[in-house]
Amino acid sequence: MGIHWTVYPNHHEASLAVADTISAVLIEKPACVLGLATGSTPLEVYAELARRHREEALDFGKATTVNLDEYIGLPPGHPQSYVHYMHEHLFRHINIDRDRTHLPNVHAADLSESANDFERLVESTGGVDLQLLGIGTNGHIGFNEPGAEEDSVTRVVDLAPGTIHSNSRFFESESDVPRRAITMGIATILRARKIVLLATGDSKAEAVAEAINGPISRDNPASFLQTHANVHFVLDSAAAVGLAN
Ligand SMILES: O=P(O)(O)OC[C@H]1O[C@](O)(CO)[C@@H](O)[C@@H]1O
Repeated sequence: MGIHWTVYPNHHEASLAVADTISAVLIEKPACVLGLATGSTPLEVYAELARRHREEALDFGKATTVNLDEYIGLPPGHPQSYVHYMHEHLFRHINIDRDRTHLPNVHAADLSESANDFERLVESTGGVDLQLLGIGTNGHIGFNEPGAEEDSVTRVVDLAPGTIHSNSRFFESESDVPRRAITMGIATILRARKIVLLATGDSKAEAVAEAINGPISRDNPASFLQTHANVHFVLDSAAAVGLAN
């Protein structure tokens, strides 16, 4: 199997390539299920999808979305919550039915039960047609930090110290960054029919090279993607420096 990858000159070109892939799925299967990611990496992808909706009538009217993860502990409506992020950067700009946009519910009394519910919900959609991923500098996908098991499903997890530090750029101080999240598991992600991982910038180069060429290991959760038959890494030249030409 192995991971297929393409290098683009910069973040912009890489983002357009991912928007092309998502658009193609939507056009071929309007009632598709899209698995979505947050973080800084996909922002330009979402901006481009919004533009295509506005200017080229790209239609999300029958699509369903499921998101990878959500922080635990932020009050509802917090600007750094992923539900807010998705609304702000994508959903409010497109014609998606909000009842068909799903993120883990982190405000339930029983968070483990809520995680199980989300796993069942992802199943009940009929399966994710295209899962978009970013990657952490430690190889995390979703919030599956190093140590995550290949058969893990949606669950409550602790964030790695490095992730808390790296995501502190979105908060006033590091102490404001949530310590826990609900995330789809590795097995949940691997059930998607097709997976596209977007990684740009030199801070991702080591994690990308290990994910593609390293051993399949819990030390780099993205390396589990090597076991999937249809994975494409979309990279800029900085994120690809650790790969042989
Ligand atoms: O895109 P960033 O901000 O570098 O974050 C990397 C990854 O870490 C996360 O923030 C954690 O899930 C993802 O949303 C993202 O893909």
